[in-house]
Amino acid sequence: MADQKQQEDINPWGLKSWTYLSSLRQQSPLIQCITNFVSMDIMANTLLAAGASPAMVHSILEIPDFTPHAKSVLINVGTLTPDWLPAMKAAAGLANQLGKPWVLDPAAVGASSFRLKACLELIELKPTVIRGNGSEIIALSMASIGSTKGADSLHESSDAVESAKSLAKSSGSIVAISGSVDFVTDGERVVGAHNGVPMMQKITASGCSVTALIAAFVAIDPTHAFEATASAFSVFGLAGDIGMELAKGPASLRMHLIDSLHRLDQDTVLDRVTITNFS
Ligand SMILES: Nc1ncnc2c1ncn2[C@@H]1O[C@H](COP(=O)(O)OP(=O)(O)O)[C@@H](O)[C@H]1O
Ligand SMILES: Cc1ncsc1CCOP(=O)(O)O
Ligand SMILES: [Mg+2]
Repeated sequence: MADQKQQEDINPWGLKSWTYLSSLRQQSPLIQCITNFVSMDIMANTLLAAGASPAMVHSILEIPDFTPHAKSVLINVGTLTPDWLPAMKAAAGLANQLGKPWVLDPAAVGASSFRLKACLELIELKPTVIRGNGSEIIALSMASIGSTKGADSLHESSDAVESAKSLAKSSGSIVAISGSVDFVTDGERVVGAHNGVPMMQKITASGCSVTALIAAFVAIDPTHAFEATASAFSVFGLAGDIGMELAKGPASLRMHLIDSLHRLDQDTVLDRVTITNFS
């Protein structure tokens, strides 16, 4: 009877999130990151703290040798220039060909037609997951620029849920929106991950970093990208919740978030991960 009660009390998303995180620590998959200059340091440190093995390898000359060894690929257009785009397309195309998951972060996609066109072309290469803030997901879904401040969002994540569902349906990708609630959809199902603190917006490239963590979780189980994405959001948000208990501002939150990610244990994840259904 006590056992049955204990089983009923288990938080299923907490259990899933812990399974992904503990597998990540055991397997330490290689994650190839083609990302913006702002994010490289915090992204690599986030992946290491979570248990993955990051490599910022972006030359087109290295992709044929390197991408086959990666367990997943992360592509982020935050500081895109024309010379980087062919490497992004080559890595995404090769990942597809090899049946490996790849994840797109359309950072500041609404800032210019060059960036929007690049992201739409990358989406043709079938990302497993697309993760953006509310403004980025709305811009992508409408294929239009302008409604943006740059890398930061002008919208609440909840404003972008219908856009995300439509983008998921048209692209075949899982679509993930970060914000006060982090939403994940496959076009039909929608869940919201509630962990995280507002101060995380004041750490540059925190969004880029959670997208990289999604790439790492998806590498563990490419056939369940929806579950992996929601779990990655929760684990990153929970590290922010715990980090905030010690932080004095954005700089110390950055440090404590990474430390908390490294130290997260099973009881804390089972107890504090909060994901709810929205569909
Ligand atoms: N108001 C908020 N409350 C709690 N967590 C937030 C809030 N805004 C953003 N976050 C968290 O901060 C991280 C970065 O998200 P966001 O700022 O939306 O991305 P981006 O940096 O791409 O704009 C995510 O983990 C997200 O959950
Ligand atoms: C500030 C900035 N400018 C171009 S990319 C970048 C980093 C954006 O990172 P994030 O979207 O995770 O805040
Ligand atoms: Mg971003």
